[in-house]
Amino acid sequence: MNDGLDRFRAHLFHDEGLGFWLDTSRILWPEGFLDALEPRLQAAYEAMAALERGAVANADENRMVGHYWLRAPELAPDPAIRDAITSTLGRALTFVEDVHAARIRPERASRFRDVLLIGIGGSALGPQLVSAALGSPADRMRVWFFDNTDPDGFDRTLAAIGDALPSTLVVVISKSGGTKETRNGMLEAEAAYTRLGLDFAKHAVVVTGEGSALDAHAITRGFLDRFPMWDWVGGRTSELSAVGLLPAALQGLDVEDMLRGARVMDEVTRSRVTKKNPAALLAAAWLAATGGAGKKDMVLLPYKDRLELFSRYAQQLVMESLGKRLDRRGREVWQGISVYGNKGSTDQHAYVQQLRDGVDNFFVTFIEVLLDRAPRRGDVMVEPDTTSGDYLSGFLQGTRRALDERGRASITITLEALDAASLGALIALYERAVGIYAELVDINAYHQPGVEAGKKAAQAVIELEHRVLGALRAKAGTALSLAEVAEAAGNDDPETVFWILRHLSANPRRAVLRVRNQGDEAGSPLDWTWMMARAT
Ligand SMILES: O=P(O)(O)OC[C@H]1O[C@H](O)[C@H](O)[C@@H](O)[C@@H]1O
Repeated sequence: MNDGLDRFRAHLFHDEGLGFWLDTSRILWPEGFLDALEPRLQAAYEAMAALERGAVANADENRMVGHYWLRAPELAPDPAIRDAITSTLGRALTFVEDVHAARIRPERASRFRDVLLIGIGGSALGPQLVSAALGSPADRMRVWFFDNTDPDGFDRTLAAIGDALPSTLVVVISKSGGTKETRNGMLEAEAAYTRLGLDFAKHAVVVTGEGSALDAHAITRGFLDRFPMWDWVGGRTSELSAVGLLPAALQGLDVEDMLRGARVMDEVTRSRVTKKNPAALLAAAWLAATGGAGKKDMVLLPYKDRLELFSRYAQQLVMESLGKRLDRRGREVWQGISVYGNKGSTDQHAYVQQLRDGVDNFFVTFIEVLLDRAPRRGDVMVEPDTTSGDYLSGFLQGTRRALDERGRASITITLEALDAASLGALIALYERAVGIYAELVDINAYHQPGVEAGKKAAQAVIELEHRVLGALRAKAGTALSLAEVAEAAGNDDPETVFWILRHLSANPRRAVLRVRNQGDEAGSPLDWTWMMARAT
């Protein structure tokens, strides 16, 4: 008898068709945990089935949750939705064929060769993951991203695109069509085309909610095309809608295979037999590891460079879905699981020291890909009979063992190979695991009420900045104290006025100067005076 092997056997899930393995043997399952959880899991399966039948699973926003229909349109509850899914996919693929065949062409170049995707959050993270995970130098098009409102970031990406801008197709993605970072990215991109004397609209398409501000803009300006986002697909689960499929297909990736992989994973994870359902096993493992109350962080460690962005992708999926103040009964629960990680073995040389020796506030998810590299002639031997891939696998196993010796929990996901289908399956697995976990802890995984506060406060800062600029302009050439600026701006929040002035004065364009009075060196920056040198 080998206890370790029995434990491994008992907790090893394998699906031949998917080329997928899940090992939860290194979760420290409390005695009888899964049996005790079974009734709650059965309730979760029923809730997931109801959600897939079209129940309003996102009650706060009165919305259905339909990302599973994207890869199985026949399951959608009404024919209009079914048609919307299939016709949008068909239209997107035809658009891509036309771009690749240069039937849709830029204004001045012979064909589109590059793609600039502008989006943020769920409108960028999935496309970024897929692009990095599946891309190669042989791709049909190169893909670039604007995923922020950082001016230097815009400049850096535009500089990298360089002379290729006239042959670059811009894909602006925003479900709401009102996200400022994305709007700013679009306007910055437009300015770059205008500087070259090009008509931006002839180089741009949008993926957005029908009737959104972005949609209206695309219509008025005559963009090349528009693809819809629907209110029943959440941003963080939109990778298999036009949001992810359009850029992936433009890049030349096999989107049909990605959909197929997700579809098969969905079929497997619909099982109501817990030990045959890897999404349920994953959710249950998270529950056992975190106490169902976010007590431990999820450290994602794919031993594969191509999956380096998986942790960023899963970070939004898990934390925006599970990080909730209230449960569905309105009780204050402060739920969530923190997610971080990059890739192994790289991270072994960064923070694994703490994972083994330091504070025990995490569980690791190793992600392994069995096929080391695309088959090629001859493999480099780094030592007799040893490849780099043997080392990568050895390091994963070594770290898993070293953590286990210290009683530190881990899960291991193993993919036979990394390709469009297995990536689609991995995305589908995490989508459903998050859904099941949310059922187990009774929260709404599909809204994000917490992100609004920061956006509103930011808007208030921009409005105050306009008043600050007005006050400085009215007294151009005169040095004003912080209190004087704040008063003239009609604001009783001098701290925010200080932040605004400090930022304005660091950027020469508005000619706002910091004036340090003589003898002030030792004083506080809050005693500086401020002046607009000339009215700008
Ligand atoms: O696609 P968009 O509407 O532009 O939204 C982009 C992102 O912004 C928001 O802040 C949400 O919290 C995310 O869930 C969303 O993915």
